[in-house]
Amino acid sequence: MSWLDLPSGTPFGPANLPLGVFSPAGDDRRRTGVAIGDLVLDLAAATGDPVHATGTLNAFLARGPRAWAELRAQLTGWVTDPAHRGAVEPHLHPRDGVALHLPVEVADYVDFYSSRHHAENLGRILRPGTPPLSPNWRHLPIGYHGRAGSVAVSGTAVVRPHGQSQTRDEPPVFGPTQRLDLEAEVGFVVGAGSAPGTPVPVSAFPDHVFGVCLVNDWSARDLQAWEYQPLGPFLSKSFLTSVSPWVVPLAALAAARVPAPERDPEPLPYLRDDDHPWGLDLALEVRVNGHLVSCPPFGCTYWTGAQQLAHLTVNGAALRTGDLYASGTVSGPAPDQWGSLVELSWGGRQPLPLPDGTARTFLEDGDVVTITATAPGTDGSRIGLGEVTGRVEPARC
Ligand SMILES: O=C(O)/C=C/C(=O)CC(=O)CC(=O)O
Ligand SMILES: [Ca+2]
Ligand SMILES: [Mg+2]
Repeated sequence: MSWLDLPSGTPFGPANLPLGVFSPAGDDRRRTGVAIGDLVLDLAAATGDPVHATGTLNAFLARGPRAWAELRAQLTGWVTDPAHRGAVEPHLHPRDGVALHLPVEVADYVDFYSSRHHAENLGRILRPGTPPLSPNWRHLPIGYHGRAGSVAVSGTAVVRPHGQSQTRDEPPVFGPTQRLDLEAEVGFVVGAGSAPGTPVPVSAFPDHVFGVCLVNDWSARDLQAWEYQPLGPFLSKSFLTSVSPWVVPLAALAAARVPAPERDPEPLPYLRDDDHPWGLDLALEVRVNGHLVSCPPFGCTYWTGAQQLAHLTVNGAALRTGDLYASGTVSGPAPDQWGSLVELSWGGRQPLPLPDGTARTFLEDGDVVTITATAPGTDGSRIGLGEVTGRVEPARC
């Protein structure tokens, strides 16, 4: 319950309280805000704490889990107890009037590959005649280090990238990608860093990860197919990675926790998570030009965010505030649960019909891709992760 006049069924009710960075209409100073209903509460003004006027969440997140919990308890009190109305109300802004910015200055960016259904689909599409999963897949969360500097906030234009591609033993050609794709993913935002040389165990996940966002890991499949062996994706994914502006705290997802699927074989000890199930029952939706094309269920992802973090640090690599790692494309078992067009069009061989009478293999200039997600909240409501959206613009140069 809240004294605020919240729209019924709002995904940003008092059980959510995601943090983001905004600037109010007519004022370009960035500050931390919390989304509540159709409003944003200015935390710099409401708390008087300069950490919320720094223009990114980093300095606040670096304070660690005790500070995160204290702020959350304070905010919960503010939005539920009418005694705080007079102090809080002057610092609320209509959400549709503010500009939303990249919430964190991204330190390092990692992309995992942890949906078994996605990995098997890609194996079948790209490597027919070989086993769909590589021999290491069920032993470790496969990933690669991506480009932190091209992570951008939702709404950033997706300029069709140029690059090399090659078909059927012909010499490679240079030009705009003909196979621009989306990848629906969940991102984990690291708040508290770790010491070099000290692996972070699965159990310490909530001590380091503040919360989650939505990620679209835009991918140029033709560039990728030519460049990816033997070192993995490079320019085919580094031109842009879009993230949603609101970071939903792990604390808001307590009711969404589910055990991950059965692992076979049992993982090595540092990846065991029996006592720390961090599967998350997030219901994703992917729209192209407003048409729902897929509903990927995050809960069936094979490796959890906690296992990904343990693997990412098991060699002693230190975490830094602002590190972002993405789950990998989220796909469920059914075709209407696949999180990329390369799957939905089965490698471009089966165009995906849209309700407007057109069909897609890959993205066309002008297409708008929007990924949203909801989850069960701790008060019985459904909470939202907001959206990550982007419009494809024609290639430049
Ligand atoms: O299997 C491949 O060759 C390629 C896989 C991907 O492109 C997926 C990727 O970026 C990781 C992921 O999002 O799951
Ligand atoms: Ca990806
Ligand atoms: Mg880097």
